[in-house]
Amino acid sequence: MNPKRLTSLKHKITLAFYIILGMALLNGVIAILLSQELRTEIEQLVSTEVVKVTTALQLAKNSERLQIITTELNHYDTEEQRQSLLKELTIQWEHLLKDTKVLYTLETTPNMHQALNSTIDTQLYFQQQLPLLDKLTDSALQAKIQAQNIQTNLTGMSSAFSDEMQMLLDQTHKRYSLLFAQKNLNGITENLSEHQTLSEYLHLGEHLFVLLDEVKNTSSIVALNRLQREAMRLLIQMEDVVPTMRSNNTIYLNWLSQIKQNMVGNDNLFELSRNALKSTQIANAHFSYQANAAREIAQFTQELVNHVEEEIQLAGSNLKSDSTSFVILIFCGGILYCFFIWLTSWHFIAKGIIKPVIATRDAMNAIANEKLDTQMPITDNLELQQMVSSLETLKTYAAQVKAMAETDGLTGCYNRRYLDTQIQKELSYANDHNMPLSLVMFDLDNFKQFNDQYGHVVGDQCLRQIVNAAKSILQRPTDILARYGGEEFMLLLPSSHLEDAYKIAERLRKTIIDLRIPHQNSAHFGIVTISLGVACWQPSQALDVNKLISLADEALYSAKQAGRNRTEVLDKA
Ligand SMILES: Nc1nc2c(ncn2[C@@H]2O[C@H](COP(=O)(O)OP(=O)(O)OP(=O)(O)O)[C@@H](O)[C@H]2O)c(=O)[nH]1
Repeated sequence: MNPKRLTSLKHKITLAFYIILGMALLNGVIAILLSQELRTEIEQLVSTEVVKVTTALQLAKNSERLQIITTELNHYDTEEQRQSLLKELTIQWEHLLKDTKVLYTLETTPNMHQALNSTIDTQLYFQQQLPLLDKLTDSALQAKIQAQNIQTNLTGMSSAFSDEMQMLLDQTHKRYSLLFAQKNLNGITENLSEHQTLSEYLHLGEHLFVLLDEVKNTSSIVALNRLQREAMRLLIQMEDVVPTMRSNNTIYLNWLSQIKQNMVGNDNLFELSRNALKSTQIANAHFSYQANAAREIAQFTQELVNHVEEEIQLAGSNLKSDSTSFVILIFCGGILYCFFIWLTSWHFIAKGIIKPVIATRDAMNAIANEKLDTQMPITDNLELQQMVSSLETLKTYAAQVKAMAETDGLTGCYNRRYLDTQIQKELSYANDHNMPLSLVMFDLDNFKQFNDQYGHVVGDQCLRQIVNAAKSILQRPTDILARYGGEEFMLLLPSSHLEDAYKIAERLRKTIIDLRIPHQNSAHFGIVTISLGVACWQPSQALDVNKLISLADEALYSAKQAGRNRTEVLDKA
């Protein structure tokens, strides 16, 4: 009996299917998890590092733009330009601050955090300065515009002054001609003196206007102060000239008064120009600081970009090694999966199904070929075990049928059919192996009388006793005892020479005598006896079964003729 617990084939195949499916799913899940991790790494690289680079580049671009704006803010002429530039400057600082804060959130290293924090502080400081710069540039522009107005006014005054002084000079010329005609020497002398004074006044005035005109081109306080001192000196000289004038000097005083108004007092040309210059210089200094700061931010940003590029390269190489590990892992997973499929197939299908099926088939073939001693396969498959059980039953039936087909029903020895088959086989075997084959045919003596006297039932019993006795003397498993017909029997003795067969026949005859089965009509001691005929086939002889049997039969006949209870030999094949 199979000691193993029986399992259904369907159950086994289902289990194998689930194991393979489970392995496939496990492999798939591992592959998905790994690819997910790779994807996360790539996304992180893209979302963090790439955003970092683009933000840093944007920051650098805005810093450069800020530097340009600060440079442009050194030179503006209208309020509109000023406001537009300042507005753009404010926007750029906002952009810088926003991008820097974005970088701060993306950056993870403490050093970078510290640097970005410091940059943010700087940007906040410069943002706070923007209202001050607005005021400074506003006052500078206002002062500049006022100074320009005064300059314009002075330009007009300059030409009017020159024209009027020229006209007065022309008058002295005309007067000179008249006095010369009158030969008024005193008049001529006075007129000449007045002409000279007027020329000096005109010359000083024109020089003064030139100096005042130079103010607009002056870009330093020192030069402006120098111009103011020079202009004041000229004004004083002009004032000194006026009292020496003989004619009505109201005109000259009036001119002096007009010029003086623009040179001294509140909001004079120099003061306004100085204010404009001061405010502009202070504002420009601030703009210069801002430009430097923007330059530093751009430089820092470039360093950041380099740093991020290094990080991207590192992340890229990490990604590459991770993806290589991923491929190796998937490959190993695949190998493991194949191994498990092989193991499952081998365990469940080859070992658990195919092997027992083949063993069962072999057992069936063996039974079909009448090898009824074949061992039945042992299996733990329910269905196969059921087949094996059925086969076992069939084997028993086959054995019974075979026995019935080969055995004599009365005596239990082999029958004529089996004997015929075996003689043929043994003769071929003997021929193939160059060995002799002997036959002993024996027959009960006067058995008819025995039956007649004791009845058939006793006759049958006698036959069984004879067979048992014959069986007992056969020593080799290859020796065969068969009932040849009626009360005739045959011993088939493979590999036995004639002498040996004769000995066996004699031994049998004596054994039967020793049985001492009563037989009143027997001519030999009143007991049952047998007569035997021995024949032997030698390898040199023809392969003729019938002839061999005939020889044995002839020998038996001789034994009968010779008086029974004896063994006769005929070895002429
Ligand atoms: N009881 C019984 N008798 C059988 C059986 N088979 C054959 N016989 C008998 O065996 C006898 C054989 O008789 P015979 O052929 O004349 O031979 P015999 O009387 O033995 O004489 P010999 O052989 O010349 O000694 C017959 O009477 C058969 O009926 C059997 O199975 N049982």
